Amino acid sequence: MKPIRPLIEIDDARALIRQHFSERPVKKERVPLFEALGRYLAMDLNADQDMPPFDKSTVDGYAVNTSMLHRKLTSGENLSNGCPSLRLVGEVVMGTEVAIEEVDLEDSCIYIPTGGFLPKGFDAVVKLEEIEQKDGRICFENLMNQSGDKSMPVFQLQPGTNVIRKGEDVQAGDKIIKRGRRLTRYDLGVLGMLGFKEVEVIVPPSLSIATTGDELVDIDAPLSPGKIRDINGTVLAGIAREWGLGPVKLTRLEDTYEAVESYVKSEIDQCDILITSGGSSVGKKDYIPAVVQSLSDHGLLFHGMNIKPGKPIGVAAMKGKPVVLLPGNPVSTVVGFIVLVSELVNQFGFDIQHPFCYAELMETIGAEDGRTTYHMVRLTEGEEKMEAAPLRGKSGLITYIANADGYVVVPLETGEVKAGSRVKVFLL
Ligand SMILES: Nc1nc2c(c(=O)[nH]1)N[C@H]1C(S)=C(S)[C@@H](COP(=O)(O)OP(=O)(O)OC[C@H]3O[C@@H](n4cnc5c(N)ncnc54)[C@H](O)[C@@H]3O)O[C@H]1N2
Ligand code: MOO
Repeated sequence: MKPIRPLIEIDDARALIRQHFSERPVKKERVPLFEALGRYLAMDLNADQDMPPFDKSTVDGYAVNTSMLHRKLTSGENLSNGCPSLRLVGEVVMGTEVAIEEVDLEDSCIYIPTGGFLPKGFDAVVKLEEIEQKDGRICFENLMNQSGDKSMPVFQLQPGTNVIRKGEDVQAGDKIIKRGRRLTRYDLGVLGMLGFKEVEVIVPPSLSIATTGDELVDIDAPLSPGKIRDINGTVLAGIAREWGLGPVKLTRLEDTYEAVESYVKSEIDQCDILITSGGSSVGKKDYIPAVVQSLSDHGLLFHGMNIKPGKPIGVAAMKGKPVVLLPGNPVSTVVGFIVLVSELVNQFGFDIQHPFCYAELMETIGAEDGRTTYHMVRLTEGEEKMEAAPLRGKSGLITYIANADGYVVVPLETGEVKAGSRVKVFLL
């Protein structure tokens, strides 16, 4: 049996995926905004108007014109009632625009509640608790220097104080959310603000995942010698679900050429992406590569990646659809799914994000077997920074990844990452 060769580098594998599956035709659907959480937006969305659509107060208080008030506070004029004051000319009613006509801005202020429409000519709001009312006038003495030195006003009021400006949230024409973005609850707020009661989202690709191996039994089956429980389908379906993909159909296949062939032949018509887990290496009963090689459009685009774990990963196109061969070792299958299936799904217009943080590596780790290595780490909060402790484990041990918070990629070029380095930890 020949070894798996040549082993392709991760960037080349991703490039081949982009080349062969670029711009997959995607189905779109309109969903009510409240059902759009976690869905991927099907088009770029632009704001068609300024939001908020008017200047509004952020406090309960008195709307003023700052330059006029400033003049009062500094000039010492108009102290008939003993303090710098403005005439109260009216009240802003919530949800309406108050038309203030022919107001003498030099000597006017107006009561305004939080959220109220700031009338024309006024540019700031003084909080209720900072004023006093005397003889129908509003006194602003509290804005003065408490030492009593009238020549040195405290007066920190500026145009825009306690005001949200028209267009401060979004401006007409702004690109607010990009196509492919997974909508967060806060995005729903932005979309709601702009009047989108429904949004167009991408229909996620359906995944058929087959696990293979005569040693595999159902999760609820008793274990006889040599048997293990089939967990990979459940784990991969979990990642798919977290990413908002699916539906996912799980099947377990016998380790025979015929079983694999008949499954792949018929299943490719039932799904958008076909994924196998196990039987992808060079063993006597590893039939998947041979079956896919013979049934696919142009043979395997590659089989064998220079990454650890995940060496026997392969990708092919069948009837134009992607077929991904993942290894059987549980951690290898997960790493393959994360690094390659995300790239594939992005060709369907999704923008799958891989969240990360930075941390200090607590022990030196190497690129094992001369392959780019995905090393599982545990994160803890150090005194000044996050600390990443490398875990010991093997790709055949599910607890190696279950006990990890993330992984660090050890690149081939350097061959190792030294203890004390600042590393990027991709969160699991
Ligand atoms: N002579 C060589 N042997 C192997 C090589 C190699 O290059 N030369 N590569 C090794 C690497 S690296 C990996 S990874 C594995 C992957 O092999 P397969 O994809 O053929 O996977 P299997 O042999 O079917 O399974 C491997 C391992 O994982 C267990 N497994 C499989 N499926 C599941 C499942 N659904 N749930 C739980 N556990 C599963 C299976 O029982 C095996 O223990 O090949 C190396 N060999
Ligand atoms: O690549 Mo295998 O996935 O080393 O365990």
